[in-house]
Amino acid sequence: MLKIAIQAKGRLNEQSLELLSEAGIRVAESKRKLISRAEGFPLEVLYLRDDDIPQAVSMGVADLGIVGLNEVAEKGFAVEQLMDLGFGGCRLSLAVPRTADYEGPDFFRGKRVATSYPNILARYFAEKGIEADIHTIEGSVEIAPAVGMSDAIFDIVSSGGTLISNGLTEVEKVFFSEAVLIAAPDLDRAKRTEVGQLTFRFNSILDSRDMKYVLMNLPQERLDEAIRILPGMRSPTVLPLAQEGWCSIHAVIDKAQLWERIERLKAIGAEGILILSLENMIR
Ligand SMILES: Nc1ncnc2c1ncn2[C@@H]1O[C@H](COP(=O)(O)OP(=O)(O)OP(=O)(O)O)[C@@H](O)[C@H]1O
Ligand SMILES: O=P(O)(O)OC[C@H]1O[C@H](OP(=O)(O)OP(=O)(O)O)[C@H](O)[C@@H]1O
Ligand SMILES: [Mg+2]
Repeated sequence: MLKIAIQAKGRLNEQSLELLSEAGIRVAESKRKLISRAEGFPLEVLYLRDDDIPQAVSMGVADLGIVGLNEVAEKGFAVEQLMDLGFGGCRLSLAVPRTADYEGPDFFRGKRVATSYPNILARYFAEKGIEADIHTIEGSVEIAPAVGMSDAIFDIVSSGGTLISNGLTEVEKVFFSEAVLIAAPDLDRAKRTEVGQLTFRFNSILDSRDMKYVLMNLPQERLDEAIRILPGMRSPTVLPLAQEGWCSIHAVIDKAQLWERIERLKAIGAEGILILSLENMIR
């Protein structure tokens, strides 16, 4: 049976469970149990600290893991990166006190920088040829400059709210991250097949998140124009309406193009337009 490691609690826990649930996999929400058997797929779920997931997967303690790419890059264990999961988006950035005179990365020469990501930061400084003093701390990195522990920090930024409330300014965006699915390097054939079934489900969920299902009524004589506007998976579905001279068109549209297409369709006489969310999409 496959084993997947997910974060026990914290930022990625809820969305990891939600992804499993959308893939038809039910797991008992663990409060104290660190391992639980799923229903709907032959899978066991291990609940770990996110820092420990890359190592657990690299050792084969878990076959799969859901974890931030930042942790994968920081820990450097050999794992296979299977797919991006579309949540947990953040970046690792250098930030300095608002009052500091910052003109570029040379600022960091000889400075003390506090971080929980010393390896990623060391690689960045090495690339730039900068020698700085990296102080590793486990958490609450943003208060380090205010308490005199460091001159700057390197930490996770998303909205930037935490930096602002600690009097810091983001000056270099170094590493972009989101939650990823990782796999142990040497899975056997049977496990690879199961992993393929799981990633197939995940991909269809992620694909459907970017798409909307649209249906509308249209005068029959404008049909050719509408087909040119609508993409569809192959081409739009067209059904006759009971009322002579009218038809109903159904299509799947990328969210990014949705409103522009709707406006063009309205302009050629589309009415009764319905826009629905897709649950899954199998290409
Ligand atoms: N503000 C944020 N916005 C989006 N994603 C974030 C944010 N903060 C963290 N993440 C992502 O979520 C992951 C887990 O963050 P969290 O703060 O829960 O970690 P943690 O405190 O180290 O948890 P653990 O107890 O499991 O060690 C991070 O490694 C990062 O990939
Ligand atoms: O740019 P922002 O949107 O403010 O997010 C960044 C903050 O989010 C994370 O901490 P989290 O809130 O998960 O708490 P933690 O310190 O307990 O990990 C991260 O460690 C930053 O401190
Ligand atoms: Mg952690």
